Amino acid sequence: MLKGKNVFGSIPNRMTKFEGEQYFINDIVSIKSRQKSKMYVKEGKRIGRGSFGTVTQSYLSKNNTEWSGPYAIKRVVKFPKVESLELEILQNIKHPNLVSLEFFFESQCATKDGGQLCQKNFVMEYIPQTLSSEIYQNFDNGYKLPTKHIKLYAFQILRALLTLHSMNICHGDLKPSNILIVPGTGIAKICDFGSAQRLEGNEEPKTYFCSRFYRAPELLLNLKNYTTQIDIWSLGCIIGEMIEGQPLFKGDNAKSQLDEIAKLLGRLPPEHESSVNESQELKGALHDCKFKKFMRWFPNIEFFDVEFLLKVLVYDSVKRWDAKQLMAHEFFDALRNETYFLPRSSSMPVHLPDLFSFSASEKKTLGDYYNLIIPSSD
Ligand SMILES: Nc1ncnc2c1ncn2[C@@H]1O[C@H](COP(=O)(O)OP(=O)(O)OP(=O)(O)O)[C@@H](O)[C@H]1O
Repeated sequence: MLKGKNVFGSIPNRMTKFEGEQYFINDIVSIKSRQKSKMYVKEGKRIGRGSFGTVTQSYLSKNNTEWSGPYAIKRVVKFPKVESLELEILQNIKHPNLVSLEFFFESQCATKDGGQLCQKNFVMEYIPQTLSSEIYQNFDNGYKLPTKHIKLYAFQILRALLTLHSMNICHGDLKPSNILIVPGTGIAKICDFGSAQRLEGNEEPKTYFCSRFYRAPELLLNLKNYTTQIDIWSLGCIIGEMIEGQPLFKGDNAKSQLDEIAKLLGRLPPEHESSVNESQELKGALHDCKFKKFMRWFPNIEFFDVEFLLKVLVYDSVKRWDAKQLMAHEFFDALRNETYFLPRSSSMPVHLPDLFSFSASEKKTLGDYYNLIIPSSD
């Protein structure tokens, strides 16, 4: 087992003390070289404290004089005999829209009752902004998030989901604070795979996870046969939040969360929907009715944008569009047809990030959708 030791000898109690700590790690694994080495770690300010761990801005050094970083170190408790999907994802999936892991180490800390706790430490690239701060800094200053930014971030989240979902992995906790934004570039990366699940095999699906405002109806109803489409619902809520500057559905508990959703989507179960299959006319009328409701709810967005949201915020997870279908939607034509965007608090337009240079495995997953998603060459 790898052991984290304080430079001054004793093992720090990291459950209570974080700020400004420096210590030495005997075995830190570089993800790039897969080699172990010795390093000093200097932990600075705490940038996140979630339900499962803490994240601190940190620096690394081989010699205690030259420091590299900043990095973000996420520390979580390591449970014996539990395989970490979070580590597996961070170690093995390299993707432009997933936060990248640079190093990994294990450490121990003393508990209050004199015992020892084993911890996993993920040393990730540090990205100073989140989609949450991006949304609220705009709205707090009286600005809306520009439509192009909304599309830019939504497309990249979908691109990351395309890869995770092709492996039958759901992220399970998509929300604005788990989307990191590289300042000045428009690049968005998903972080926090602590709630991720591989939805296959005989594993019992988790029943309580995902922050309430972003929980899909099937999770609020405690259904166990949910799919990776729960992340698409969360994305719909995130897009709504980017448009409105506040969470789209704000319930206090599962029931009131469903009530909030019903204000936009109508009551669940939609008894009329079963009869809709028999009548195209009725189906059309229902669509018009929903369309009008969405138009009233989001008065400042365009026709195609409403059409897009109607494909995402769907009760029935089978009818909810998947990542590749959504990436091909007209909603993203603005990204296919344009080259520049204006980052927040900048007066100079910059190139949009490279959104369409798909890897071989992404192309394979996209299949026929590939040609619909990439910008046309004429
Ligand atoms: N690489 C990073 N760079 C900068 N900030 C980060 C990074 N990774 C995580 N954070 C910030 O720290 C917060 C907490 O991290 P993370 O979500 O992984 O921990 P968690 O314990 O699962 O939190 P939660 O319960 O809130 O989901 C994130 O929401 C994000 O704002």
